[in-house]
Amino acid sequence: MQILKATGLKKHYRVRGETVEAVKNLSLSCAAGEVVAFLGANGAGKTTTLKMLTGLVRPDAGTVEVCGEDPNRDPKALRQIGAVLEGNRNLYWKLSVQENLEYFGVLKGLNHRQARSRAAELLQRFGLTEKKNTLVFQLSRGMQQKLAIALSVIHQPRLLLLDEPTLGLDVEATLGIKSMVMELAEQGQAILLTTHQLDVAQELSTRVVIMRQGEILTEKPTGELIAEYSGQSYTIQFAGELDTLQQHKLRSLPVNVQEDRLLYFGSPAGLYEVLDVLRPLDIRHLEPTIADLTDIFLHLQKGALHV
Ligand SMILES: Nc1ncnc2c1ncn2[C@@H]1O[C@H](COP(=O)(O)OP(=O)(O)OP(=O)(O)O)[C@@H](O)[C@H]1O
Repeated sequence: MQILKATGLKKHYRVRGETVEAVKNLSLSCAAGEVVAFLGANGAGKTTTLKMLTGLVRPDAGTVEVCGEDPNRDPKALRQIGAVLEGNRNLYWKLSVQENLEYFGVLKGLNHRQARSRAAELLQRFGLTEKKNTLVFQLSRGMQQKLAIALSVIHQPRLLLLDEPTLGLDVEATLGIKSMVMELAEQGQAILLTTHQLDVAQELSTRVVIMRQGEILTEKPTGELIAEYSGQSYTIQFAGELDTLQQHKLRSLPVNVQEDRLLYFGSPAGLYEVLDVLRPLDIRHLEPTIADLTDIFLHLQKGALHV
C-alpha cells in the first residue's frame, strides 16, 4: 500500500539576488513496509525535499500526499507522519524517558491511558525499559536517538522520516538503531531515510533513491542496483603511484581510484583501456568484485559529472 506519493516537487531559494534551484522536479513514493534510502551528496536537495514532505517548506510546484492527504494543505495529514529530522532536538532533556514518551503521546492526541500503554509497549519493544526513569540528558547519544525514534512513532504514524539516524553513533548504538528501523519496517511502517553512511543505507533499505542537483539520478530496489553492478565490476590492484597524466585519463573512465587499487565498472572489454592507462605500473591482482552501495554511488556521481 502506497503511503507517500510526492509528484513533480519544485523549490527554489533566492540567495543574494541569485536563484538556487534546490529541487527541480522530484517524484517520490514510499509504501508500507518499505525502507527507502534517500541519498545524495551535500546540497543535493534532500533536506529541502523532507521539509516539503512535512509541510515545513511550501513547494513552488508539485503535490505531496501522505495516505491521500496533502500536509501542505491539510495539517491533519501531519498526524500520519513521524519525523526525526534534526538530531535530538525534540526531546525534553530534564524529563525521564517514560515521561517524554507519555508527554509526546498526549501531545500527539492520545489520552493519558493510551499514552501510558503505548509508552510501555515502546519501552519494551526497543529495549528502553531499564532506562525508563533516567533523565534524557543522562542517556548516551545512542539511547537518546532510540528514544527520539520511539517518540516519533508514539502516535502510530504511517510514514516515518529519518534524517541521518546513525550519525555520530558508535558501532553498538548504530546496531541498535538499525534493528529498530528494521523492526518498524517489518511491522508495516513506511520509512524514508537519509544518510551519508552508505553501508547503513545498503543494509536497511529495500529501495534506493539517489538525488543529484535537485533531481533524481537513480531509483531502484537496492538488491537490483547492487546485482546490476556486481556482474560488471572489477578490482585492479597495482604497485606504485599514478602520475598526473594517468590520474587525468582515469577521471574520464568508469573507475573509482582508492590508493593502490581501483574499482572498474563496465564490460570486460573496457578493462583493457584501463590497464593501458595503468601501464607501466605493475598489476598485482585483478578480480571480479561484488560492488557495494558506496562504489555504485561514487560511480553514478562520477558518471553524471561527465554527461
Ligand atoms: N533556506 C535556504 N535558503 C537558501 N538556500 C538554501 C536553503 N536551504 C537549502 N538551500 C540550498 O538548496 C540546495 C539544497 O540544499 P539541501 O539542504 O536541501 O541539500 P541536502 O541534500 O539536504 O544537503 P546535506 O546533505 O548537506 O544536508 C543547496 O544549494 C542549499 O545551499
